[in-house]
Amino acid sequence: MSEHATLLLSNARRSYNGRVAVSDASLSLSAGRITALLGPSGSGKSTILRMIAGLEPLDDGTLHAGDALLADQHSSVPPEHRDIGLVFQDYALFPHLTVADNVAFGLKGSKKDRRAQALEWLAHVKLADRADSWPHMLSGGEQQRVALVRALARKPRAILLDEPFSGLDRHLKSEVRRSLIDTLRASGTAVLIVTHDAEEALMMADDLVLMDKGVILQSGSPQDCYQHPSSIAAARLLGEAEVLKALIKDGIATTVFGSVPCDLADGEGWLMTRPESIHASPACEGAKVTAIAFGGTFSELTLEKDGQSLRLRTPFTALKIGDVASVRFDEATTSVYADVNG
Ligand SMILES: Nc1ncnc2c1ncn2[C@@H]1O[C@H](COP(=O)(O)OP(=O)(O)OP(=O)(O)O)[C@@H](O)[C@H]1O
Repeated sequence: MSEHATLLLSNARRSYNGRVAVSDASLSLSAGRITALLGPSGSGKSTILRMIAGLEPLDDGTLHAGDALLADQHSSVPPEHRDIGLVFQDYALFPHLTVADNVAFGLKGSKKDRRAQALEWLAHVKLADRADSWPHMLSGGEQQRVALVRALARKPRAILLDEPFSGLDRHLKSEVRRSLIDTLRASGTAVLIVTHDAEEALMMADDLVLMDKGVILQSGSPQDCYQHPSSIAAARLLGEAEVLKALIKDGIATTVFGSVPCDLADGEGWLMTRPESIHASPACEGAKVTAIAFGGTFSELTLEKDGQSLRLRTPFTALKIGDVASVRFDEATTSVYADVNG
């Protein structure tokens, strides 16, 4: 946990009608850093965001902004006094106000000052020329940018974004994402982005928080979480995982396809690797290539041996269906676990 956290959520719990939605969750947000909270639908992401925003009470745990207590099970600072900006999935611009008035809404100063500030913020996201348009005249991506600068213009201590790109098509998504991330970074505020899209989380985050079934599974840098997931469940949240039964002896985990070093005690275990971390080359004995699918930038090969199968992805392969191949795992991106559910 960062000592310099702008916001610190500690051991938070929230239940609905006796069902736990979030259990013992801790996370910190720091100024100038983007934290992505990644988890499947129903894992409790929005509940955490709502607790931080003040839209949901804490049944247990605490939320601090620096030394100030914002919420615990007995007290709660109202959302409007938390100095936290919120951007929801549906942008929620005021339909009866122009783009500039949406951004100027709630800012301090004379009418002229507020308009000048709004225009400056709109220029950051290349929308100054749309200042006098109505929200319905903008595309989804443009509305998203207005919603973001409307929240940023108040200079909040933190900004929370719930699935900010979910309403955008694929092409628009990467463009809007890039400009939004640039704007967020330039603002220097603490940012929490909730998403169920692993690629999005990996690409945007300075700090990644992985969540499933109401529990935070792992927090760390995107690289660390991807390369060294704390469990097979954490690994699966971040992308495709190949999981093989292994026998561990003297620091080596051996599967039917190959082995890697590990630091677990002798016994049964599970090897987890990524399809792109598996390499196959022609050999006299080994696994048989049973299928090859063309995926554009890669080919996906299915290998079988002793009744077990393995999928790998490679940009190029000389192997054909029916060939025999030896298999090697990238050790840096392969992990071994004692428990498949751990
Ligand atoms: N107001 C509520 N009343 C009852 N149950 C709720 C309420 N809000 C959330 N839940 C339940 O709490 C759990 C976590 O929900 P939450 O919305 O936090 O998940 P999520 O990860 O944000 O999901 P999604 O990605 O689908 O938005 C779910 O089982 C959900 O049904």
